[in-house]
This record gives sequence, C-alpha cells and structure tokens, in this order.
Amino acid sequence: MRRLAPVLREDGVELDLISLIRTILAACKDISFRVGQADLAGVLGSTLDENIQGETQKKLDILSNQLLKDMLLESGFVRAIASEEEDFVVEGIHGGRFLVAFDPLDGSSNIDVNSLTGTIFSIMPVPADKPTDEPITEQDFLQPGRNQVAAGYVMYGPSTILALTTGKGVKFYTLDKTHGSFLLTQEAVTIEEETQEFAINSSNQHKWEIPMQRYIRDILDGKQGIRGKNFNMRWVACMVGDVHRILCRGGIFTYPAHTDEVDKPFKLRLLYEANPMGLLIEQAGGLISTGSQNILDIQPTELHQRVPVILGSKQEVLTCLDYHNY
Ligand SMILES: O=P(O)(O)OC[C@H]1O[C@](O)(COP(=O)(O)O)[C@@H](O)[C@@H]1O
Ligand SMILES: [Mg+2]
Ligand SMILES: [Mg+2]
Repeated sequence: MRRLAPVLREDGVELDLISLIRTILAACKDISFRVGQADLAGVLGSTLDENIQGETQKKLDILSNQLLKDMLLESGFVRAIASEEEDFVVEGIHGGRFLVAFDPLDGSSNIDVNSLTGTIFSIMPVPADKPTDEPITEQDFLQPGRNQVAAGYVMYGPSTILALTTGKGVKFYTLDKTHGSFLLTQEAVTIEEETQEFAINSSNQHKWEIPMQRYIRDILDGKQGIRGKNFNMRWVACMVGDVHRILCRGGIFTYPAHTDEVDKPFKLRLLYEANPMGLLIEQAGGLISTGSQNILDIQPTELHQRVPVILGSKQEVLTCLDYHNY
C-alpha cells in the first residue's frame, strides 16, 4: 500500500503543502494514541474552562488543540492558525505561506463514552497582498471555502482514518499503527447520488423552521408518503463520523437553524467545520448548502461564524433544497 507523501507528489501537490499536511498528521497520530489510551492517559473528563463559544472544554479538546498548535506553529510553514478552542488568531512565523483553521477534537460529547471523535482541518493561502512584516488578523482568515488548498479530517474510530482533498478528488488513508504511516486505502471516493439514509438530531424538531419540518415529515412517512420510499436514520453526534459514513455509502446530514435560539441559531462553525467538510463533499461529487446558498461561496464575516448545514448525496440534498425554495 502507498504512503501519503508519494501520492501527494504524484497529484502535483507542492512540497511545502505536503510538509504542512504531514505536520498536521503528526499531531493527529499523537491525538489518536491518547484517544486510544483514554483513562490510561488521563484524558477523559471536562475542565473548568469554557471556549469563546460558551462550551465547556473537555480535557481532550485542550490537549488536542495544544498539540496541533505547537506542531503547526513550529513547523515553519504556517503564518497563523485559528481554532475552535482559541478565541483569536494565533501567529506563526512571518515566512509561512499558509493559514490553518481547525476543530482539534470534533464530537467532544463522545469522548467520555468511547465513541467516535475526529480532527477537522482547513488550509488556506495567506492573502496574496499581505505584507510579510504585518501581523495576521482575523480578516485574513475570512476567505470563502473555495480558497482552501487542502482540507480533511482524521477520524478516531476502531481504525484511524484520514479523508483528504487537495482539489483532485478525495482519498482515504488508514493509519498503520504498527509503523505509524498513513497508507492509501481508497482512491476516488465518490458519494452515491441517491440515498435512503438521513442524519439529523431529531430531538430538536420543535426548533426547526417550516421547510425542514416538512422535509423530515415526508421522509418519516416512508413508502406510503410522497417520497415513496422508506428511509433509515443515523446520528453519530460527531460530524466527522456522519460525514465519513456519507462518503462511504451516501446519505444526507443536516444541522438546521434553531428558531428558539435568537443569539445562536446555528451550531456548526463555518471556517473549521462546514468549509473543510464542504470541500470534501463537493470533491466526492456531493452537495453542501445552507438551504439558500452553497457553503463554499459564503464570504465569512467572523472567525467563529456559525451556519446551517445540509450536505451529502446530490439528489437528496437537491430534494431537501426544493422544500426551502417554496
Ligand atoms: O449535540 P448534538 O446536537 O448531537 O450535536 C452534534 C454536533 O455537534 C458537534 O459535535 C460539534 O463539534 P464539537 O464537538 O467540535 O463542538 C458536531 O460534530 C456534531 O454534528
Ligand atoms: Mg466540531
Ligand atoms: Mg471541537
């Protein structure tokens, strides 16, 4: 089986970017090891702190963030990072050509129950007109998802799997824990266009807007209803896990607006959750939308901006969007 670096070189990925991706993966291997050790490494449980979004930070959120941050900032390739667990942008070195945004530990509520978690990352260029001697600001990170030069996730499950795109399709690599290398296990990952599987946290049904209420109601009506087919439901409580399943066997995943939460109607973050997942989904032939616009076309306005997300099998996402266009 082939190792990551030669595959990336063959795809024409420049050397600095390959080195940067390998740095991210070095941190992820460390996170994977600690997730696997769980109680033995003392990484379960919460801290007394909250992040800027008002969420209690788990020990593993903090640890994963620190590992990624230290390794990236020391790498020499990174001008600045943004993270779910950092209030503001953190500067790297002046010569670095890339900006990295990441969710160090996705699916935090799964940590203590030995269930799926992951790391999501998005790599963007430093804006071309940015002088090398000026500090990076939040503004420099506010680039549409289409600017990403690479994006991916590492899923910490029964095996540790990397899904990666550098704009030439999506590939899966599996961490060979005996040698510590990510080996290519699937090329040209492609999402089925049609599906009979959906993912939504239906405990929030009373909070959804009317189009989503109608869409899910028609799905639940099954074969006898307007959709004329039965659906299956899955919810991992970890976007990495849900997206991975969709890349493997199709499906639709949505985290819609919550009408009762006026200050914070959306859950998922644009820069380090929706955008990197959006690029993966699109590169695998799927679709990603807010309900009114392709997520990759959004001009971000804030570092920790949140958006509604509908993603997955193309035909099913289009059907869901039809309900929103009435
Ligand atoms: O609490 P819920 O509704 O199950 O939310 C699950 C969603 O929240 C998230 O866990 C948010 O990610 P974090 O764990 O990084 O905060 C997504 O991965 C997932 O899709
Ligand atoms: Mg997350
Ligand atoms: Mg997180």
